Amino acid sequence: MSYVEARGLSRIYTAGDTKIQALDSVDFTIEDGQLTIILGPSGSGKSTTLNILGGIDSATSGSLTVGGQDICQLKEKGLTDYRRTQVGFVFQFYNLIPNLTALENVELTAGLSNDPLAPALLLDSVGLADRFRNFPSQLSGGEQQRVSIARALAKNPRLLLCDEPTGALDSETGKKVLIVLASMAKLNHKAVVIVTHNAAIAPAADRVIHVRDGHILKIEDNPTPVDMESISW
Ligand SMILES: Nc1ncnc2c1ncn2[C@@H]1O[C@H](COP(=O)(O)OP(=O)(O)OP(=O)(O)O)[C@@H](O)[C@H]1O
Repeated sequence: MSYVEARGLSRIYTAGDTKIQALDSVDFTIEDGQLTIILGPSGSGKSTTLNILGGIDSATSGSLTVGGQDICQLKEKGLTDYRRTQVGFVFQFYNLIPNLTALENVELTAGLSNDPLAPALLLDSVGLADRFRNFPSQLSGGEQQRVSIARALAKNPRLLLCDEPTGALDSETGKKVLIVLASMAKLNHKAVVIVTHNAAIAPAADRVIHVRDGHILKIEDNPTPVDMESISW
């Protein structure tokens, strides 16, 4: 069984008399220890998929099992526990707390878990061993994003969900962030999911889910992903 299994997943938004079918009965799976990219143009349903995976939005119909548990059946408390213990989020604009240092930002999340990863080791593993005591304003965009990855991983989630994590970064800086994310899948055996409209990074993923207008166009498995170093955009 795959770590994540979505079956017939749909999301309809209602705005007045208008119904918007953001996701139309999609089926996909996501594996532990892999980098999965959900790729599609603006409005294709990428963020909707990520938000449902993260338990911050609910499907209108269908099922979504994560680690064997159907999260579509969870009530509010179950969803809160799910978000707190099983999911880490990385956003386009880092969302670090400005008056806490890099280390304190990561420690804050570690404090939410019964089984946290060591904040200092995580900052070390994203290449920021010498920046523990810096505040976000003293770090570059790429460095802040690496702090936000360490922060997302501190509570030791199995699923790491990243919404356009390189959207605010130049190609070289973005690449460093992607290298960290790909290594977290492999070394820490996380299921890392990136949603993006940037097709250039797709060859470095283990699986690419192509979405458009709420549908899945195709799912590609890539047994030999290219080295992230060789990619540019
Ligand atoms: N809360 C909402 N209410 C109404 N419509 C919504 C809502 N959220 C998303 N939609 C619509 O659902 C569709 C899919 O949106 P979604 O944000 O998932 O796309 P996306 O692929 O992430 O786009 P982008 O790359 O621009 O972020 C769009 O037509 C969008 O306008």
